[in-house]
Amino acid sequence: MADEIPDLLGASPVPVADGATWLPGWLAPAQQRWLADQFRAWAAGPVPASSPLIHGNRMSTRMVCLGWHWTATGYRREASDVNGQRVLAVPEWAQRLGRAAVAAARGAPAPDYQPDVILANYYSAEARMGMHQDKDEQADAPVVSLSIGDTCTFRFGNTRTRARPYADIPLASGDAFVFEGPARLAYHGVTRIHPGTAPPGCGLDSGRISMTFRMTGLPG
Ligand SMILES: O=C(O)CCC(=O)C(=O)O
Ligand SMILES: [Fe+2]
Repeated sequence: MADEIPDLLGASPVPVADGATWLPGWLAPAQQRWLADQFRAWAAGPVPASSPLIHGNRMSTRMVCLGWHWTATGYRREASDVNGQRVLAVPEWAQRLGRAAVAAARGAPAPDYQPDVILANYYSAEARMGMHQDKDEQADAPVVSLSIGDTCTFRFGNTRTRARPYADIPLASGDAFVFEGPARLAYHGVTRIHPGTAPPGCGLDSGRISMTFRMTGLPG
């Protein structure tokens, strides 16, 4: 009987490219609220959320990092560009959550996926993230992204250029997106936030939180 029970929580996985999978509605509202609360707790410190500098420009999101602190010049344990404090560890529940997202995308367990960094970003209505590759990691393990709050337009492209071909995906509160393998180094970005689209009860009244889980491949 068990295999006849429909998945009431989310729609089916949507393949976006070879190695890239969109999981609409993967997180239940209570999970979204809880994650939004976690984000607020992380953003309070020891390293507060801040807007990193890239090539002299401030990013428009506010970022908080767990496990390793990301800067445009690499990962480090201490947030030397913020207050010099060591970042929080990636909690065990978050590792399990990341693993569950990879398993859902693959339709198979992912026991080897042990994310050691989470980059969480808050986007106000005006915030964006330009097209980029996630290439500061030395492991080719999947990237998992979770969305809470307002829907965004997430542009997921190809591995060669920032330009077309790309797909514009409306990532909504509760969606997960996993990219790995041939899609791991695809250019991607957030072209806009859609104000007023956060569903009631998601834990965020306005703006968008994304959490990306990764394996850095860095020692210890
Ligand atoms: O906000 C998102 O969904 C994407 C974030 C992202 O690309 C990143 O943190 O590298
Ligand atoms: Fe990224």
